[in-house]
Amino acid sequence: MVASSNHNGQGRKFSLTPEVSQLGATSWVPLVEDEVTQSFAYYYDYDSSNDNEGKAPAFASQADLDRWFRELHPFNYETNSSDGNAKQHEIAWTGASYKGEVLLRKTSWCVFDEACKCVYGYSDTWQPIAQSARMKKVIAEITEAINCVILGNVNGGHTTSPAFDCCNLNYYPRGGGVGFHADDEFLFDGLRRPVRIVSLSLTSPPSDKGSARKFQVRRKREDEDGNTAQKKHNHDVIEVMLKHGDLMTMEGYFQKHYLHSVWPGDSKEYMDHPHTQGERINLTWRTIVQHLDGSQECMGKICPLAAAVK
Ligand SMILES: O=C(O)CCC(=O)C(=O)O
Ligand SMILES: [Fe+2]
Repeated sequence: MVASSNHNGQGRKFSLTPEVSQLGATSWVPLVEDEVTQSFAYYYDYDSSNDNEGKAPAFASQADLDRWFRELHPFNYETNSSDGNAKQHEIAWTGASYKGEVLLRKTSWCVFDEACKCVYGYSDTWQPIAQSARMKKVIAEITEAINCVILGNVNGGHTTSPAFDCCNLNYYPRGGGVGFHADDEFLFDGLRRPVRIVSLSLTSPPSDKGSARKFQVRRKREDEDGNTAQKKHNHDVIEVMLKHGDLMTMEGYFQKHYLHSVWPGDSKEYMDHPHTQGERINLTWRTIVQHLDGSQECMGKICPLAAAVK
């Protein structure tokens, strides 16, 4: 089921859409527009945005997308820090685990401020900061393209939202997904303030041969929501296929009230399913609003920028 509203989004408090409207009037599709909880998610279909003549070109050419996928692919970065032997300056992709079990997907965590030493921790994974100069160069190029469309107008326009200063990457091999979760970690403070997260999907060609992945969202249940959710609310899963070049946003209090996943989650049982045959790389840009401060919540980890609260 795809839930959307006819509401055109004007006047929403937390939204990228008006700011990127030069991408094409029909480009951003609402996935969640929940005014009650101020939770929003939008989807940008690269193919349909690119097809229409007369529209401004998308943020990247097909050739750029293909090259980014190739250049970010873990195949190029033999060293994996999860083996314990990675040289510090080579850290690129790292293994991810949940409850002690190694998952199919790999992750990479990139911060844009050299002075920031925040590692990214969730479930039982603490991701080190990517150090590979080659990888950081590709991410910087993609970030610039994204910033141009997302934040480019902002600086010349009205929005005072802080720029993205970090990027989390996931590599999904055949069979891989990520289970339902919220990006509600300390760094982003999304349980207490509005957060804006933007993601880009890159897939192995061709997109229709199982490399596109089904992105799913649903309301948190009462017990997952710190008791703020209504007793009777919709637990239906809302989903969209994310293909090569597609963008997603999660905005406002989305991380407080909703969960998201990439099917088939953390299960390893769908290796042969037609929807998981290809590979996908996803980049999500975020803003660190509080750096690791040595507290218990941060497992004692501390970043020199901890005092600099945005
Ligand atoms: O791969 C995706 O689309 C989602 C990734 C994600 O949820 C995350 O990086 O936290
Ligand atoms: Fe996430």
